[in-house]
Amino acid sequence: MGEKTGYLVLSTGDILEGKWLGKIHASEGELVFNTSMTGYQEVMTDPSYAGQIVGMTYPLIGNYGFSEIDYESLNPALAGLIISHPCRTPEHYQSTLSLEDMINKYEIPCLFEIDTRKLTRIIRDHGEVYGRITSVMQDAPQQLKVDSEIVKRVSIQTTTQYKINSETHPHVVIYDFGCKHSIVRTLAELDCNVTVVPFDANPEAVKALHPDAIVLSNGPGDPEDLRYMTSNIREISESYPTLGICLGHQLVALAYGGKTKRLPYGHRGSNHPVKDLRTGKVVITSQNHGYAVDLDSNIMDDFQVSYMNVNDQTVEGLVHSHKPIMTVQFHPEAHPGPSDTQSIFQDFVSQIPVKGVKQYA
Ligand SMILES: NC(=O)CC[C@H](N)C(=O)O
Repeated sequence: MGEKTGYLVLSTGDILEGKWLGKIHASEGELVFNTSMTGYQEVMTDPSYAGQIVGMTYPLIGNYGFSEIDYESLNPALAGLIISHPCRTPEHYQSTLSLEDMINKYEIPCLFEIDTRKLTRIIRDHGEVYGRITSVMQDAPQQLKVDSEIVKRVSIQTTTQYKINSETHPHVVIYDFGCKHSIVRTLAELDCNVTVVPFDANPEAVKALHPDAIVLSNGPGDPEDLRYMTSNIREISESYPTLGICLGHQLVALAYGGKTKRLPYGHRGSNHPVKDLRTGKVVITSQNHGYAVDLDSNIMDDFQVSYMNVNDQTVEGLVHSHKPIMTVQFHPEAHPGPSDTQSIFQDFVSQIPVKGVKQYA
């Protein structure tokens, strides 16, 4: 179709040639790959991918278009998208944009006709890879580490209320480290009042909102870069029932004296098997993370491991031994699925003591 040639220049020295989809926007970021066969809209709008160039291993992207209801945020924060074949003629009754419309609307740097198998092998072999999307083959990436301030870029600026039900419904305050909208939607569907606060909201400000429970959201970057937040997280999680999701899970571990480690090449996809160690049941989960809680760490005095990854035995969930704190590394809100673990939200909400109904001791 006469598209211009573009290059993905990698910190490994590899250069992959492709074509620009939509307008030309040079960009840099950490390279990651996602193995989901569906869910490209959710991936492209999940704030946890902020600053990352995402390679999709599934070869056809865009075939069911983009809908108004599947956004995970309204400001896609990923640094770029790398695909094999773009579908130009999406077919779905809810589709309002094609992939190219989406790329142009949100100015997402995107190359197609890239050898995504080769890219995936490079990431698997090297682990930490940075890259530049550019029209100039000689343009090497300058950014060679994860942005330590990335959460600040995606977190909400001011406290926002998403739903007001009657006072007998639980009020859940979400700390927004880069929260997927499906977390808000899932809690609202469970009839919760939901308030979202900035990632650095102090415990006094949160307590003044009179929450019944806290959710610590997913988000981008290295959890160690948010160590300065961990005293807030400790205080707030000791005061209210708390659910930590992905980055939120990692931050709870840090807040209670644990450590996190970088995974060899991350878990990003929607078919990751996880074992519930309490029941022995294996569930299939949606995942997007590059770090994990280190099992050797000393949080084990306070927490038990609730879920374990079946592929690499990494920690996938924690539960406090006597406080109502539970955390998961995977995404129970799923979107695009699978929904095997959505009951985690139901279980969390059903045990929240609501003001004037039950007392939390
Ligand atoms: N989805 C997330 O919350 C990701 C958490 C963290 N940024 C990681 O990559 O491990």
